[in-house]
Amino acid sequence: MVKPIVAPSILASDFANLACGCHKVINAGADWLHIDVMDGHFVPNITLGQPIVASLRKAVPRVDDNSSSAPKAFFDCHMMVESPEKWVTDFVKCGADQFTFHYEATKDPLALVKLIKSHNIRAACAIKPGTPVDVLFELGPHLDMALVMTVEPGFGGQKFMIDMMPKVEALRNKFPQLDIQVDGGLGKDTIPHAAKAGANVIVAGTSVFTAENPSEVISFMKAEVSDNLQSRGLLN
Ligand SMILES: O=C(CO)[C@@H](O)[C@H](O)COP(=O)(O)O
Ligand SMILES: [Fe+2]
Repeated sequence: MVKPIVAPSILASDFANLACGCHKVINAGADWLHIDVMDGHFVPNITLGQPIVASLRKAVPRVDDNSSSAPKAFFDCHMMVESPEKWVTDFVKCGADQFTFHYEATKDPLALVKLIKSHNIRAACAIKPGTPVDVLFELGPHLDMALVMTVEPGFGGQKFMIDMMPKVEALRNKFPQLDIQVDGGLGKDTIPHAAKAGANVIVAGTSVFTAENPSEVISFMKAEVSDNLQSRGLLN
């Protein structure tokens, strides 16, 4: 069953205090941590790789790890890289719970989904703003999540593209039970559009990590998503 999920993007955190910042947003109600991996080729920016994810995994255990009392979270890895298939094994090893590749970066999306799932983690596919949504229609039944980018991938802190909402709406109508993520420029002012279109997984970097009261921002966004899912009869 789909449910509201807020995934703060660690790109907006203070990397010198990464674990601390992550604990703070998890304690404020974040369900997932969104980890933006950029290779300087697929997008014009470089961010972080396996060593940082592996270190963060030690500070933020898996949700089902009962051996630790540290704040736990699901690691949602958004792979803005060329040849994403090359990185699946490494990211599984360093602690990814979900591997989101870009449709534009691979020749065989279905084979990549199967490869990801063979490692017992979730598989998701992202589309850039210029990519039509129908490329996901055949792949949809094989996916755990679809990501509709609401900014051009590459940088945090950009303006939300409201004109991406028809893509979200089309996916929600076609796949009522699919996790549908939006990423880029999400905050209290833009969440109503994303929620109305049917998104249920909300990536929010700047708006959560720079908030005075992250818990208020997270609960506001979850409530908007919840109301919409309820009005569609998708939430009990
Ligand atoms: O993938 C990306 C950008 O490429 C995003 O995850 C951003 O990092 C989200 O940041 P905000 O727009 O929420 O600040
Ligand atoms: Fe992202």
